[in-house]
Amino acid sequence: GCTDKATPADPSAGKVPFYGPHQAGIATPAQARLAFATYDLTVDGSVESNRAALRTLLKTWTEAAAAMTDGRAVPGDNDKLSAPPADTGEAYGLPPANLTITFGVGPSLFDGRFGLAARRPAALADLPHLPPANLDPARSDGDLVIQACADDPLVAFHAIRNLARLGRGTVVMRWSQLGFGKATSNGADQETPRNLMGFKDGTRNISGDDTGLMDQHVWVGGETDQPWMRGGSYLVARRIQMRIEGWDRDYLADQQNVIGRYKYSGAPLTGSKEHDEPDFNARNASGEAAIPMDAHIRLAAHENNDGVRILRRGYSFTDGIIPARGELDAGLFFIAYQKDPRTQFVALQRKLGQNDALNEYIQHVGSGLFACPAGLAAPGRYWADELLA
Ligand SMILES: C=CC1=C(C)c2cc3[nH]c(cc4nc(cc5[nH]c(cc1n2)c(C)c5CCC(=O)O)C(CCC(=O)O)=C4C)c(C)c3C=C
Ligand SMILES: [Fe+2]
Repeated sequence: GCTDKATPADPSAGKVPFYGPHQAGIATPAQARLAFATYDLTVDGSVESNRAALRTLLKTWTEAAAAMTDGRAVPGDNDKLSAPPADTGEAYGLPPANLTITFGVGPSLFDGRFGLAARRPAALADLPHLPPANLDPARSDGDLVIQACADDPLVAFHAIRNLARLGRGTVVMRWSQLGFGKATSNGADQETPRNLMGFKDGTRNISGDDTGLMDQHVWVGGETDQPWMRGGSYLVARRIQMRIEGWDRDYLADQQNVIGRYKYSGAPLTGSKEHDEPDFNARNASGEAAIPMDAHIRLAAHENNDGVRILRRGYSFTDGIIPARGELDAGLFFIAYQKDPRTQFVALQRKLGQNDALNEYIQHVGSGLFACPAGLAAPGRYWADELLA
């Protein structure tokens, strides 16, 4: 019989359009799961042949990404008995689960191999050393990046795996990261999720549907020295391990002072509700700053950074244990989008690296910077076609 209650929409049935002015997966409300991978080109011919191979690869990748985000199989021979199927098959029959596949290029693509040096944006400068980081080259950098997000982990993984497979002979996967439990909300409609420290994360993030803030802080505009980046954005990824065991032994009051917010409500230490504005001038009864001077939110807030803001879109991760310490290898796979990483992520992280109370409990162990071009208007256009034109 009928029920009088509306059935909530199945999130896995959702589809996010692949074509549009901006790439999907940036302003898109964060899906539940992440599969992130970087790839290195293996071609070693002449500049012309390398460039042709890259162009062919990106044409194939774009067609595959358009199909997968639409819930279709990777195009090609899927029924021929005498050939391996074009699609690996594990997502066959599954709905697209809001899959987005976001593409970018790393600074290393602009070395001599493809003749692209003159097309490198100034904003795509290698990230400087930002102490106290301890970066593992095996979890850093890459010529190309794919951020696949979906509400089903199999659908997200299927995307990065199939792109690697399609590129065999031209690219190899350099490193990858799976993420779960979206650690940072970026949509006004979303309930703020919690990171592995148990705190709500994303309360004062830029909301993807706030077009004013997106244009001001996230989408590259006419200021760029490279027209192919207009409408795009720069992705910074940091694999940040949490010293979970130490954190879990820390008193609640100290945990709250480290962040500058109450753990359960998410309210700032100067308020009572999650979305109350923090008051960085307020003092407590003993005359000390109510939000401590080294609290994470004080150091990161735009009010204290000349208005600088970023769009955060990170995920929690856990990858077994760190053998040397027997502790969990878990934390935040931090992803941020911005107009210019030099004045946004780098400026913020320099300051956090010096004073953030959180530093006692975290360590940056992987890193990547990528230029994600604008969205593709319609079929027939390919990733980085303007860059390679
Ligand atoms: C360089 C940028 C940032 C890094 C790296 C970073 C790491 C990091 N953050 C948390 C937890 C929280 N961060 C929160 C707010 C917040 N963080 C940044 C930037 C970086 N964080 C900004 C710009 C802000 C917003 C500050 C503000 O305007 O108030 C919060 C509070 C809730 C929120 O607003 O999102 C938490 C909690 C962890 C655990 C972490 C590294 C592992
Ligand atoms: Fe933060």
